[in-house]
Amino acid sequence: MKNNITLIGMPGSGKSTVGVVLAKRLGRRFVDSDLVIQERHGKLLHELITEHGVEGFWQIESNVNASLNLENSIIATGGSACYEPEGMQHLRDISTVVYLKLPYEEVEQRLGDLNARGVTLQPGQTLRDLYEERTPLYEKYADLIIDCSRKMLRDVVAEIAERYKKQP
Ligand SMILES: Nc1ncnc2c1ncn2[C@@H]1O[C@H](COP(=O)(O)OP(=O)(O)OP(=O)(O)O)[C@@H](O)[C@H]1O
Ligand SMILES: O=C(O)C1=C[C@@H](O)[C@@H](O)[C@H](O)C1
Ligand SMILES: [Mg+2]
Repeated sequence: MKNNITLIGMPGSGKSTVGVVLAKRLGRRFVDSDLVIQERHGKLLHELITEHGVEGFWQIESNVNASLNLENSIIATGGSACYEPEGMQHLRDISTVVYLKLPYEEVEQRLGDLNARGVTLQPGQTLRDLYEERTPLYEKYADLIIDCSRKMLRDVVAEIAERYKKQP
């Protein structure tokens, strides 16, 4: 079994919130690739998106994900990681990839201002469009899919830990 776990899913699905609690529970290190991007570039995510554009940001994100050299870690990715095959392939090589699946209505409820949050929307694209575009990508890359709908944080963490251990 690979000794890292990578969390993927929509913004607001809980990758960062769940990831840190999961890391504590399993005695692992917690790494948030959004924070690694910010540290490496010395800028905030929304500044990088403004400066490089949406696709330029995805490339930056891919480079960071492809460079992660980790053991015994829980990795929370950014919501747009699914667009970058190179970064995703590396994450699949080094970790079990877990998709935190949440219905559209719950994603919408959890997110506030999309621009302030730095969601990489293309011009004219709605959150619903984004959800529909990304869902098949998250499913394609996932080793495990966790239905997070209406579940408490601790129940999501427990389910990931249990299903991770049961893998062949
Ligand atoms: N059951 C739950 N599990 C996880 N998060 C929850 C839950 N209920 C509400 N939340 C809230 O949903 C939000 C999840 O945000 P979080 O930043 O963890 O998402 P993310 O997947 O890391 O997003 P991003 O892709 O933008 O980094 C938080 O505000 C958290 O408090
Ligand atoms: O869903 C997205 O498009 C993003 C989510 C964040 O985690 C960041 O990775 C970035 O702001 C883009
Ligand atoms: Mg996050």
